[in-house]
This record gives sequence, structure tokens and C-alpha cells, in this order.
Amino acid sequence: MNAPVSSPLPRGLYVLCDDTLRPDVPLARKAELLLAGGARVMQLRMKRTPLREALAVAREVVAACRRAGAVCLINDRVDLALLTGAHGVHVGEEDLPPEAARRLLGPQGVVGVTVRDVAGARAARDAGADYVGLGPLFGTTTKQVNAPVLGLEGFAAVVRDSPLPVVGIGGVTLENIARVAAAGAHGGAVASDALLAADVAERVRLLAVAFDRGVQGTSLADGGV
Ligand SMILES: Cc1ncc(COP(=O)(O)OP(=O)(O)O)c(N)n1
Ligand SMILES: Cc1nc(C(=O)O)sc1CCOP(=O)(O)O
Ligand SMILES: [Mg+2]
Repeated sequence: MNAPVSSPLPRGLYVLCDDTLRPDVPLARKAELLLAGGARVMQLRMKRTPLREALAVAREVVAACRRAGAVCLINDRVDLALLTGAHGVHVGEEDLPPEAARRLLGPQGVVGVTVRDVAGARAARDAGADYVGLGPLFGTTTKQVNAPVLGLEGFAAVVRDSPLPVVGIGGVTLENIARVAAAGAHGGAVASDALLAADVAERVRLLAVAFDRGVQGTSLADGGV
């Protein structure tokens, strides 16, 4: 097991402000609701928003996050992060490599990288990443992921040997997020369970509390149950 690592990312709930879910609701409104629920870390994930509109939306969302004291990360696009003063980015294998993101953002920018195993986490560390997004933890319909579901045991095994803080993603819900935290996650990334809720802000509040309760519980990563 690696020694605990410090992180520019607060530990806890990590929400995705996503344009593929509830496309009828503007992203700025989604961000407002997520922040009203107390979100401390938000990733703006724009998969279907035209680029010029994405720049305008990102400016709004980054400003809202900064007013609320929340960390705002842009999915995929380092250019949008630089142009909007976002705290950083989250990149995967179809995006700019993490070394390039780090070079563009400088030492202060937060760089998150998608990984599927411990080798990926080590490579992300060597590339200058701050944290890794590890999934899919459970089944998800938000995105088609071409990787096996890890489950809690598989997730905890990677967390144990990861040199970077691990944010779990994929099917994380109110029902399981405490167990994700207890498995040693630095963050629990949630999209649909928050954005499809009837009361988004209230759901975010409950998710954050449940994660924090899980942190107090037994950690699989520490060899517990
Ligand atoms: C926290 C977190 N982890 C993983 C991902 C997935 O990123 P990526 O593999 O680049 O896929 P897209 O989100 O771009 O479809 C993520 N977004 N966030
Ligand atoms: C964007 C994303 N990436 C994943 C991965 O495993 O790389 S799973 C995922 C979807 C997360 O949405 P939900 O919380 O609705 O399951
Ligand atoms: Mg990506």
C-alpha cells in the first residue's frame, strides 16, 4: 500500500455537470443546482455542445464554481480550461495526453486522468497527473465504457497500490457511495444519480453526506472488511 498522498482536489463527492443527461436543462442551471447542494468539485462534461457555445457555458460555470469556492475541472478540453480560468482538466485516452495537459496548465493546474488499473495509475503519476479517475466501478448507462466493471473489490485493489488519489466513477449512486468511500476512494464521481434526481440540490447534499460517512467506516484499502 502506498503512503497517503496530498491532493489539490478536496476529498469527497465529485459531481459531473453533463450535457448528455437532461439535455432540456441548460448546463449553467445544472451547475447552479449542483452548487446549491454544496458540490465542492465539479467536472464540466460537454459531449454534444458546439465549441463556441461550450466556451461561453464554461465561462459561466467556472465563474459560478469560483463564487461558490468549488473546484471546476473541464472534461477533455485543455484549451477551454485555459481560456476560462478553470482549475484544471480531466483527460482520457481520446484526449490530449496528460504530459501535454500539464505542460499547458503549468504546475498549479489540476490534471486528472482516466485509468483502468494500477499500471495506468503509475503511468498517470509519471505523466504529471494529480489524480486518477478509475472505472467503471458499476454498470452505467451514461456512457458506453469499453472496460470491465471493477466492482468494489477490484476498485479497492487498485486504490491500495495507486500512487495517486483515486476518484471512482461509473454507476456511483446514493445507494453505494458510502461503500466507494470506505473502499479508499478520494472521490466518488456522480453524474446520473444527481442530475436525474427530482431535487438535484438535495440529492447532492445526501450524496456528500453519505460519502463522508463512508470515509469514517472501515476501509477495504486498509485491509478491512
Ligand atoms: C473522474 C472521471 N473519471 C473518468 C472519466 C472518463 O474520462 P474519459 O475516459 O476521457 O471519457 P469521457 O468522460 O471524455 O467520455 C471522467 N470523465 N471523469
Ligand atoms: C463519464 C464516465 N466515465 C466512466 C469510465 O469508467 O471511464 S463511467 C462514466 C459515466 C458516469 O456517469 P454515471 O455516474 O451516471 O454512471
Ligand atoms: Mg475524455
